[in-house]
Amino acid sequence: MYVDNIRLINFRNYLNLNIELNKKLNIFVGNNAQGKTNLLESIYICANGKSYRTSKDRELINLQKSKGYIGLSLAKERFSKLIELKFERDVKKRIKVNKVEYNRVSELIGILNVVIFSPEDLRLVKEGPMERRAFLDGEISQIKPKYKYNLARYNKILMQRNNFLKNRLNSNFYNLLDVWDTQLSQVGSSIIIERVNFINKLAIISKDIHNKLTGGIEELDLKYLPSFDIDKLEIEEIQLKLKDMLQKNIEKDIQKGNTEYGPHRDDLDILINGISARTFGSQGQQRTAALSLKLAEVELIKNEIGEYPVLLLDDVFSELDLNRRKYLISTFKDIQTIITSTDDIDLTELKGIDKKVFYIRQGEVVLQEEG
Ligand SMILES: Nc1ncnc2c1ncn2[C@@H]1O[C@H](COP(=O)(O)OP(=O)(O)OP(=O)(O)O)[C@@H](O)[C@H]1O
Repeated sequence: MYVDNIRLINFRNYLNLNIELNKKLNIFVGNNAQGKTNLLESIYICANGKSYRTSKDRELINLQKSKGYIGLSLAKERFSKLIELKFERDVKKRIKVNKVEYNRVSELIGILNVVIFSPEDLRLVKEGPMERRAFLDGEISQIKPKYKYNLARYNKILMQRNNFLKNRLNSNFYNLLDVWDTQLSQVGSSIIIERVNFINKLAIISKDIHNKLTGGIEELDLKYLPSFDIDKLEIEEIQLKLKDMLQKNIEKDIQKGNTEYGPHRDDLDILINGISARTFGSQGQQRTAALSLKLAEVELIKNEIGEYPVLLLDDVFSELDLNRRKYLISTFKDIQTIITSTDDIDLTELKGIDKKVFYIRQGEVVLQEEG
């Protein structure tokens, strides 16, 4: 799939933009604060219905205006789609696909697939488990919309259980808690299974990519770290075990007013040559590991849906050494890639690659080079 055209009206610092993208490589060069990330953000929003930078839609509307618009035409193997989002201050955003109104954001998921890699993705390796759970949840949801639904259900049940633990007002307390525990373990086990399957597939692909990115010097391994030991990978077994763990820990959970076991406490161990990248990895190693995971995600989406997603690289190209850049460049011939950079990228490295180079200045975009 590839993004054919983007139209932005009063979106962030773009008052009126209409650009045709190249099917393969697109490079946006500009100084700081000119609108490079805003442009990638608009594409991300068309894929996910919301931004990764803010949860407040009103921030997306140009500060001087009351309404904003994103229109993106997408070409897929068998059809094309026009995705449109309209934002208005204090009004729920409107989403249309091929002029048909969608009432829920979830209906949009899966039409346009994107993988974004930005300097903040270092956090995926560097920070705590929450970042990695967010990565797993975001990526699995793109491939399996049912997962997103289950996750929302799980979080709701978890919140209700925790409130129930804190209040303890009911005389039928333990019986009612048992109902929450049954529901939590049912939905929780399906989340665990999906995560295990996803990590297993991701581990194989990312190991291969990381090996190539580092010229065979580093070996990347991923290990799923659930909040309790899983012996068998049968959903029924996991469900029983989770319920058992919840019940064994009940007094502690009551004391703390929260739930100790379940997929909300999972983590993913990222190992380089057998040791934790989070604790021992250099900044460059952590960045490369995060990039390997993201590129593996690109392959995984291709395997699952049969088409490559669009790859968005925000200000990371110039941070990579020549070897890593060379590998990345080799992927551009198959995947539509949109790169932003503050420096002019050495175009001799990109010789023979179908591309467009644009310059951005204060929300104005000028095509500089094509071919
Ligand atoms: N709602 C908005 N209305 C108007 N301008 C906005 C809005 N939101 C952000 N901006 C402006 O957009 C600019 C930032 O754009 P963006 O984040 O895309 O920068 P960038 O080109 O990626 O820069 P850098 O290289 O520093 O990351 C800032 O000048 C900011 O004030």
